Amino acid sequence: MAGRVDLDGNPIKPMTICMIGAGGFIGSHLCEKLMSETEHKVLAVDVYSDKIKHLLEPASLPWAGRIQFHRLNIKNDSRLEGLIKMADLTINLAAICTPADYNTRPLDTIYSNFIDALPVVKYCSENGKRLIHFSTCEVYGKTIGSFLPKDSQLRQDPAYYVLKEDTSPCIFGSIEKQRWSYACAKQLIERLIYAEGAENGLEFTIVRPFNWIGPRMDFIPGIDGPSEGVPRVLACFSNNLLRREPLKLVDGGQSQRTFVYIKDAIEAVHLMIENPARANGQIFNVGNPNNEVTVRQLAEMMTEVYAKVSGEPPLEAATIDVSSKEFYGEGYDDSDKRIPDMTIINKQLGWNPKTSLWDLLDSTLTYQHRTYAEAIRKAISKPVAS
Ligand SMILES: NC(=O)c1ccc[n+]([C@@H]2O[C@H](COP(=O)([O-])OP(=O)(O)OC[C@H]3O[C@@H](n4cnc5c(N)ncnc54)[C@H](O)[C@@H]3O)[C@@H](O)[C@H]2O)c1
Ligand SMILES: O=c1ccn([C@@H]2O[C@H](COP(=O)(O)OP(=O)(O)O[C@H]3OC[C@@H](O)[C@H](O)[C@H]3O)[C@@H](O)[C@H]2O)c(=O)[nH]1
Repeated sequence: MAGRVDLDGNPIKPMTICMIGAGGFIGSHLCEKLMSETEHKVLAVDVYSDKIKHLLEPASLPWAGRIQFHRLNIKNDSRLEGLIKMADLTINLAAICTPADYNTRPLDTIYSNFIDALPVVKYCSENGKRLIHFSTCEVYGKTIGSFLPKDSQLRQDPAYYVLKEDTSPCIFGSIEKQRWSYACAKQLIERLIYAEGAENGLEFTIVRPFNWIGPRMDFIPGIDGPSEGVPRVLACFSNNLLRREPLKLVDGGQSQRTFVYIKDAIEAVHLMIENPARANGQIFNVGNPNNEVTVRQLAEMMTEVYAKVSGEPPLEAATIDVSSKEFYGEGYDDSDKRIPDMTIINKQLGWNPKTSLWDLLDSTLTYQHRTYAEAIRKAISKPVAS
């Protein structure tokens, strides 16, 4: 660990990082990385700590004293400014970020992704602190190509679908399609941060994650989250596989996504943290353009991988079609295709993702099976109260 240097050969000095949303999926992996591979200190802020409990206890852990948990809700806690002032860098991950909430809880979604992030930006700007803010690939919305006729040859041209930080437009649906409440709130906070940089000299980096997936993502309904809850697709499909139910394909599963392994993506964030001269003032796509599938193909691959890791044969009818209205309710809409352009992150940080979709599903579903199969078996065999 000692003697580590940045990409320009300068020694890396230990810093204090205020990480808001540290108890979530990305935060837990980032804390793990910072504890095991660096000497930085983390002030971990969240309302939950379950996903980082293994890093906080016992006191004999090699990094004890370098990570401190602060249970607070950033909506209404005056301790936030003090924590930002104590740190050299703030990383803001806190957000409502599950699509099932965007159209059913649009107010909470907008407040969480815009209003609640405002004081974080303000305190960083006023106190001259660096900020790494987590936005989303959803700010791109739909591709230009999706508006072309279905049989247009131009749909094959990357100019009509590859998403570039500095040139692609942000294309959302109408206001009644409340799905876009999240993307729109994220876009506005990006613009505010950018403006704080331009007008007040805020040192910022904006991250646009493209479907990062891996262990500890979201929850399994009825086991470590609400029975009626709808997590993101990895956890939805994992839940179906664990319960031996068909995987639900929303509107035929035709939408396309690129998935990146959380551990690859965390490497990119690590580079941003330790190379401020290269990361400040930048907006970075972080994804894996080589791992593109339709949601249907994802379901098929997950079914195959899960059969391998669990030793259980797949169901004969492994998938079932559902309408988006039935699954998500009124006001849902979808991004058609998400391929990140990698030019900027390549040039600034030399980062490239490594893990194939098959390999990342293999390790993730091995984790899901090991963590949840027994709990699901018990939950299913419990007699129903009469
Ligand atoms: N995982 C992805 O692929 C992905 C994709 C695009 C964008 N993002 C963005 O990355 C960030 C982190 O995502 P994640 O996947 O880790 O989500 P997550 O839901 O697992 O983590 C978010 C964490 O923030 C905490 N939080 C929310 N509101 C809070 C508040 N008011 N006070 C204190 N803590 C609060 C939650 O308790 C949770 O632990 C989010 O901003 C999300 O929009 C993630
Ligand atoms: O059971 C399911 C769940 C989801 N899906 C579909 O799978 C696709 C991916 O769904 P996800 O739940 O992962 O969410 P999305 O990729 O649409 O958005 C996510 O991407 C970027 C982040 O900002 C957020 O974490 C989230 O908005 C969507 O087309 C969705 O309709 C299913 O077909 N079946």
